[in-house]
Amino acid sequence: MPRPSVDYSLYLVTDSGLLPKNRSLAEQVERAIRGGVTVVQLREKKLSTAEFIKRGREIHEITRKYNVPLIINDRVDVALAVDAEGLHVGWDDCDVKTARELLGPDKIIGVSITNLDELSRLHGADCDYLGVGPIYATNTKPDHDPPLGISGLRDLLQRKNFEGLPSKIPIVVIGGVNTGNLQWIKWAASGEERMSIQGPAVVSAIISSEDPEDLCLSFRKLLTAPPAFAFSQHEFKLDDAAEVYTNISSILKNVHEHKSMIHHITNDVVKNFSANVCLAAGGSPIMSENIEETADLARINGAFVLNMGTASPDAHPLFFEAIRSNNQFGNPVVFDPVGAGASKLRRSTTAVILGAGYIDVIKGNEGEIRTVAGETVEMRGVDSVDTILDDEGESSKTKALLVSTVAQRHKNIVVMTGVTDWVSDGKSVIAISGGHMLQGVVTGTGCSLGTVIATMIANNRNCKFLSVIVAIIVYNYAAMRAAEGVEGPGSWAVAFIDWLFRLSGQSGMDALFRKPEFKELGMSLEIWGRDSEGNLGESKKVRL
Ligand SMILES: Nc1ncnc2c1ncn2[C@@H]1O[C@H](COP(=O)(O)OP(=O)(O)OP(=O)(O)O)[C@@H](O)[C@H]1O
Ligand SMILES: Cc1ncsc1CCO
Repeated sequence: MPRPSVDYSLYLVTDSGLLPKNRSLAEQVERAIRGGVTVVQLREKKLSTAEFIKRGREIHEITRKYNVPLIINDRVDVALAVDAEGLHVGWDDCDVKTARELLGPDKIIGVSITNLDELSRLHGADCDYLGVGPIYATNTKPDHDPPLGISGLRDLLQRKNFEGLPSKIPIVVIGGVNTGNLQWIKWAASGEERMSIQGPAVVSAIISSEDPEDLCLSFRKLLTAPPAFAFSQHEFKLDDAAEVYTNISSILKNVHEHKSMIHHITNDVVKNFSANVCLAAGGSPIMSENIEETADLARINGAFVLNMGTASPDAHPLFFEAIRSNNQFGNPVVFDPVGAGASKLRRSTTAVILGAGYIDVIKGNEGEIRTVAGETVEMRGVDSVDTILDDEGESSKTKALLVSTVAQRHKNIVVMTGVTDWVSDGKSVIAISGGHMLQGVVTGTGCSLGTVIATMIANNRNCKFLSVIVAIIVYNYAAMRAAEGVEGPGSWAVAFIDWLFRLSGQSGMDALFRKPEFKELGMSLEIWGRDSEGNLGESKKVRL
């Protein structure tokens, strides 16, 4: 019998410990298959060999009825005894070569891949599919490897070592995949032609479901539905000042009309300032750290700000739940890795958050963004340590490459603040001048830029990149006007909120931008494109 051709689009991995009360594994598997599961992997870590074989035969009877392949986890002997269609191995299990010799040429063999090193070691192996993960953190395997997140998944998919494997080898993604993040994962991994993600491998969501049939139908719909809002759907031009003004007006108009709720989980220092900034910018803030209400808030939320400025490790479950539910409802997530390079705890919290779900915007100062990029940066607390000195010549190119590389790895938008603010969607990089040195001596001006970005993006979901650019221009403009005639940082902070309020009224901004005072501030945008080889082209300057 030739090796069967397999539809890997909805792959169920069992875990009998997670079944709902009074439900047998056999019943749960059958219901899931009726909902659209296309492959079943039987994973039993606690059963004796005899019990495993007995259960394997029982489940095989069901899968056969529906013509769905049964894959046995880890145990070649059980796969042979049950005459299952295949075997799935990890790196502590039987190696692929031995498994192939024992099982023969007709059986399916799948392998777990958790990092780049394992992928290299697989060169030339006779296997049929790869289970890549964990994508996100999960409780199913408490001892699991660190989550890959979107950046780790993209690193793997871009790796040329796939050349040592059958071309277009199917991939299933595993670990924390649910109906809330599946489309994000598929979208984030798209564009890597060397292989194809065929679908999710799901454990807890399906196995613990009261209604697995209905849940699997939802998974199936998501697999074929168009992707959730990505940031690149909306084409826009910033070729001259007039185009920039038009874009600012259209973004602000939506903000003004909707007054979206912006859920903040933010630090104790800036809560009040950020809430006032949010109101002044046209949003409706709610500062809440109650895990019990994150899902309810996500239902009505416009965008979500996650700022780890004073976070303790106890807050990790809250972060997971908040990211998960905001991903589920498609609310943009803005992450501020405050002080990311200052301590071991902050470095690990950054990794935890980036491995918890899809993040639309990462916003930080230079020290924070370089930490996210994987550099070891000794930060002085929450303040940036700027070593890429100025914003001219080679150092401006270095900054442009830094933000665009981080954005490419996470397939999102990255903002790096400083005297000049840098923003990239991985393809273009824009350096935005403006702002005032007083911002450097008022705490929370970076944090509340995250708030304004979230406010602008909340109701402009099909043009996220443009919304972020507009947020920074408006923010910097308000900061400069607020500095006119003030005594120092204290009165600047008050004047700043006044100016933000004045500008965010759509007609106010529109009128103000066309006035000579605006031109006199000398704000500008410098724009680079990045080609497919990753090179930056010549930049173009637009004076506002
Ligand atoms: N010297 C400066 N000139 C112009 N703008 C500045 C200057 N310093 C900071 N800014 C502006 O201040 C805002 C915050 O940037 P900064 O890099 O200080 O953030 P941060 O370190 O994260 O702040 P915080 O942690 O206090 O919230 C940005 O909009 C940035 O453009
Ligand atoms: C000062 C400070 N410390 C933790 S968070 C924060 C606010 C600015 O990031």
